[in-house]
Order: sequence, then C-alpha cells, then structure tokens
Amino acid sequence: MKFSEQLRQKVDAIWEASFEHPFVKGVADGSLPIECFKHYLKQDSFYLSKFAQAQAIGAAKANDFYTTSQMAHHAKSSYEAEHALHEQFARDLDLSKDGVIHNEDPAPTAVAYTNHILAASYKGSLGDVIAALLPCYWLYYEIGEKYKGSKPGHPIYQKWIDTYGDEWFATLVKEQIDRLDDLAERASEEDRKRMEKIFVTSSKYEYMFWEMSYTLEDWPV
Ligand SMILES: Cc1ncc(C[n+]2csc(CCO)c2C)c(N)n1
Repeated sequence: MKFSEQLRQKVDAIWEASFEHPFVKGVADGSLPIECFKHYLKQDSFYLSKFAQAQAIGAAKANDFYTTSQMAHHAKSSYEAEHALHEQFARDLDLSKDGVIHNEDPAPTAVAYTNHILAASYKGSLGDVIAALLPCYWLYYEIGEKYKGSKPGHPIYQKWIDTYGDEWFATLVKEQIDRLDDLAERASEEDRKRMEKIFVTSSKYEYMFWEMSYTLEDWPV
C-alpha cells in the first residue's frame, strides 16, 4: 500500500468529522450564517499567507531544480488562485474596499495551525513540508467531490463548492500526493513516522479551523 493510502486510512475518522461539520454542511446547503463565513475568510487570508511561506520553504528544501521551481510556482499560485477567490468574496461581503483582507489579529486556532505548519517546514525536510500541507489540498478536494452538485442557493457558497470540485484542483492534489509517495519511498522508517504525525496533526487542525469559524472563535482576553 502506498504511503499516501496509509495516511488516508489513518485520518479517516478525522476527515469524516470535517465532512459532517456544520460549517461544511452549512456551506453546501446554504444554511451557514454569513458571519461564520466572513470569520472564516478573515482567518483564511492569514492562513494562506503562511501556507505560501511554507511552500516557499519547500522550494528551498527541494534537492532538484524541477521541484524547487514547482514549489515556488505553487507558492505564487496560492497567492493568485486562493487570493483571487477571497478577493471577490471580500468585495461582495464588504470585508474590504480594495479586495485585500488584512488580519492583524488572527484567532487562536489560525495561529496554532500555521505555527504547526511553519515549525514542521522550517525544522524538517521537503517530505515534512508536504506532509504538513497535503491535508489542506486533499481534504478540500474530497469536500469538493463530496458536495459537488449541491445547490446552496447562495452565489458565494456556490463558488466555494465549485472551486474545489473542479478538475484543475484534482491535478494539483495528485501532484502533491505523488510527491509525498516518492519522498516516502526514499525515507527511513523514522522519517515516515514523523511525516505521518505531521499529516495527522494538520488534519486535526483542519477540523478545528471549521470549528473556529463556526463558533467565531476569538482570544478570551
Ligand atoms: C484552512 C484551509 N485549509 C485548506 C485550504 C485550501 N487551500 C489552501 S492553499 C491551497 C492550494 C492552492 O490553492 C488550498 C487548496 C484553505 N483555503 N484553508
């Protein structure tokens, strides 16, 4: 069994909890209060800026020219693709005038999740970087597949669902899965165990990110 298949089995219950989370179901059926989606967008713009930093660290940690260029390219695409999506939402929801969401005080879960990704990335190998980032791609892909065809009756929620159910996204996810399998094949058992732990932790934080958005989580003091 491929390393990625082992990982997918390991996180099955955690990902199922994400699929069933009221935030995700609420986007798909249109019942999510818009305040929760706005909170998500604010936290996510902070998250994406750190996500792109981790991809750039991955570019620097790669041992071949091609992978360096791919990871750097993906860092730029995260900015362009995800930011473009958010920009439209930000204007439609009146979150910003210029389409750029500034979040100088991210919520505890957004801080914790990005700290986890950046710590794994700075400290580890390219395999650790991919293990930290892969649940972000892969989970959203599965959500897109699962809720493809839903009709939330809300243009913003519809666009969100359509984005992750799209074919271009499937290609992007597959590239990262293949990269992780390739790196895992050449890694030691100890390295694979560490990558697994990082992957599981990111999966837990993905769940917590929905919860943070749904409960409008903020600092207690
Ligand atoms: C908390 C959180 N997790 C995952 C994603 C999805 N995502 C972030 S960057 C990226 C790759 C480039 O599009 C993808 C799929 C998100 N937006 N927010």
